[in-house]
Amino acid sequence: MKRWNVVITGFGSVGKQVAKLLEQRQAHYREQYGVEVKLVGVARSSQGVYDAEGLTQSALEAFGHEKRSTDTPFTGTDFITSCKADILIETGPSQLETGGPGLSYIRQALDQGMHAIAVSKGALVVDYAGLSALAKHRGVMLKISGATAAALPTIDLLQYNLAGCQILAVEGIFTGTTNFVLSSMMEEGISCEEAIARAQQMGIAEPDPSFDIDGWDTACKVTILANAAFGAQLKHTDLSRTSVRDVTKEQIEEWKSAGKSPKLVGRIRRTTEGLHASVELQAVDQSHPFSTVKGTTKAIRVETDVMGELLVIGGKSDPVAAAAAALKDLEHIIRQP
Ligand SMILES: NC(=O)C1=CN([C@@H]2O[C@H](COP(=O)(O)OP(=O)(O)OC[C@H]3O[C@@H](n4cnc5c(N)ncnc54)[C@H](OP(=O)(O)O)[C@@H]3O)[C@@H](O)[C@H]2O)C=CC1
Ligand SMILES: N[C@@H](CC=O)C(=O)O
Repeated sequence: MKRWNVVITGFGSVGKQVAKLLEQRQAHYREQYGVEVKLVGVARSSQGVYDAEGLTQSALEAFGHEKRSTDTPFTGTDFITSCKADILIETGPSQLETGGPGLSYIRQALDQGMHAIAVSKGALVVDYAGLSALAKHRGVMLKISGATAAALPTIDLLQYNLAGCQILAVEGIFTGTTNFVLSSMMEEGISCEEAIARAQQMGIAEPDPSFDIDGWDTACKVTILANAAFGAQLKHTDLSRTSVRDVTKEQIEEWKSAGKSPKLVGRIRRTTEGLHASVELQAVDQSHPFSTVKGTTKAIRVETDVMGELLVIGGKSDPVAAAAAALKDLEHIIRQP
C-alpha cells in the first residue's frame, strides 16, 4: 500500500486539530484511496518530535504539553529535511513582514520535492508567486485553502469550479472574528473588546487580535486570492483597508434604526485600469445577501463572464474546520494519479 508521510509545523490550535483528524481518518484514507497516511513529524517553535513509524496519540499529547526547550538548538528547516516526508502542513504564525518561519519551511519543503499545504498566511502574502513557481518547477502541489478562509471554499471555487470563466469580481466576508465581533455588538450590545475576548476563547482570533480587527486578516486573504486566482502581484499593504476597532455605540444604534448590518468586506474587481482590491467596512441593507451572514459565518460572492453570479455562505470558523480545510487539500494531493 502506498504510504504518504506528513510533517506538521506549528502545533497550536490548528496544528493539534490537524493531527487529531489525520488519526481519525486513517481508515478513510485506506478505504477511499488505498493509501496509508502517517504523521511522522511535528515541530513547534523550539522543538520537534519524529517517529518514522508514525507518531502515536500519546507521543503527540506529551509533545503538546512539553515546556519550551531553550537549551537544545532547534532549526525547523533541518527538522523538515530530517523527517523525509511527502507533505508539509504549515500551521505556524502568520508573519506578514518577512513571511516568518512559514516561508522558509514551505520553500524548503517544495525545494526538496514535498507537497505543501499552507494554513498560515505570511509566506503566501510575501511570496505566493515564487512559491507557486517553485512548486511547478519541482512537480509538486502548493495548496492554500486553509489560508484563504478555510472551510469557506474560495480558492477552489475560483480555480476549479469556475475554471475557464473570467472572474470579474469577488467580494466576501472572509474573517470569522470580525463578523462575530460586529454581529455581537449589533445583537448583544457588547463592546468590541468583550467580543474579541470571546473570539479568542473560541480559538478563531489570531494570537494578536488586531490582525483581525484592523482588517489585516481580510487583506491577507484578498491579497492571496488576487495573486493566486487573478495572477496579480499585490502586496497586502497595497489595499485600502478599514478597521472595525473604531465602531462606536452611536454607529451601532444608527445602523440598527436604519435596518443595516455592518460587514467587513474584502473585494477584488477587474477594472479598465487593472485590478482593484480593498477591505471596507460596509453597512449593508436587508436586501443584500451578506445581511443574513451572522456570527462567525463567512461568505463569498463571485461575478463571472459566462457562468453568472455565485454566492456561497457558510463554512465553520474554528480550528477544527481550518484543520479540515487543510486535509481537504491533502485529499486533493493524494488522489492525483
Ligand atoms: N485559528 C484558526 O481558526 C485559524 C488559523 N489560521 C492560521 O493558522 C495559523 C495557526 O493558527 P493557530 O493554531 O490558531 O495559532 P497558535 O498560536 O495556536 O499556534 C501557533 C503554533 O506555531 C508554533 N510556532 C511558532 N513559531 C514557530 C516556528 N518558528 N517553527 C515552528 N512552529 C512555530 C507555536 O509553537 P509553540 O507551541 O512552541 O508556541 C504554536 O505551536 C496562523 O497562521 C493563523 O493565521 C488559519 C485559519 C483558521
Ligand atoms: N482569524 C481568522 C482565522 C482564520 O483565518 C478568522 O477569524 O477568520
